[in-house]
Amino acid sequence: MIDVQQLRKIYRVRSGGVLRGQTRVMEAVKDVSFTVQAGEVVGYLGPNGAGKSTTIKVLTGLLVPDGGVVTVGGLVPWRERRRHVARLGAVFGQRTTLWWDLPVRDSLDLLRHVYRVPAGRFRENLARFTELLELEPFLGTPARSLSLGQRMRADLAAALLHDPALLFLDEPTVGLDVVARERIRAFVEHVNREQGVTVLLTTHDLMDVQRLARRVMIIDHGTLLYDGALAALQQRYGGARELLVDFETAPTCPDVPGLDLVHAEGARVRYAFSGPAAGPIARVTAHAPVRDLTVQEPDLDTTIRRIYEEGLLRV
Ligand SMILES: Nc1ncnc2c1ncn2[C@@H]1O[C@H](COP(=O)(O)OP(=O)(O)OP(=O)(O)O)[C@@H](O)[C@H]1O
Repeated sequence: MIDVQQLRKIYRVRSGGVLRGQTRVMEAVKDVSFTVQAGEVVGYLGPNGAGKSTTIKVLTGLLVPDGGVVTVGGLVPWRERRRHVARLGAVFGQRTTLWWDLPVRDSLDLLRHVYRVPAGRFRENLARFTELLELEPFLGTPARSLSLGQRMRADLAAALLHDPALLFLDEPTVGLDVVARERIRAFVEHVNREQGVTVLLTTHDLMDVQRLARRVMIIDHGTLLYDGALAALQQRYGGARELLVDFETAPTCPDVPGLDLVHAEGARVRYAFSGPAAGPIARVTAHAPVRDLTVQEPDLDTTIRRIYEEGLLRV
């Protein structure tokens, strides 16, 4: 579906101040290669300024790269832009594709004409999205009066009305409350599973990634640092799993053979371990009477932050 080989994009930036008039070359994407198969959901992660948007702009045909070979569904995005955009949908959390002053229903109808969606197909899709995204209460409301969550739902419908095979999502849940976020995630999961829509998801919200993507790509300073399974990333770069134990009474000796003691305070003790939890749990419960026990997984935020800060993948 997506094939990117040695993508390179530079920006020429005019300097101000003393260096006024001179141009500086900013290499936003250096030598990025990846492929995405049809039906995949891939999380594209990286800190601010890493090169994510630049990559997406090349993939959508908005920018022409300075090097490399890029095809999406067999088309070169910036050369065959018209055919290309007819096959893709894009949602940018920070801005809307809806007409600001038009009721949502009219915006969607205009997009039907732009994308030449047959009337029957449009009706079917609109009915389906209205139900899945609960659009009904605000179909008559202009985009400018929508809440952020409503606007995102309307934008998702707008992006998918023409049955694109590929969906670019850029920060689709930014600024939304937990319920709204969950609704968006469930919808994306649905269109991927039921319609096989391929999704490239750019986000700083790792819950989006955990929920939707099995594969992640991490970019920093224009270079791809990681491309692989999310689970493997966790296993390789995440911290240890932990066992949080509340003993009936504070143990005289909290050390348990085979477990790393992380912290002990009164009856509550935290141990680190790796591998399956069954063995460590058996050892802890044999050590002293236990009132409560939870296994805590290393969280993805910490793993990714360590990768950004320490550049773990570069070594
Ligand atoms: N139009 C432009 N002109 C000059 N430099 C740019 C331009 N657009 C982006 N850049 C620079 O290119 C680099 C990559 O930017 P890009 O927007 O691709 O990052 P990003 O990973 O999407 O970041 P964010 O998470 O903040 O959106 C940054 O250093 C940015 O300042």
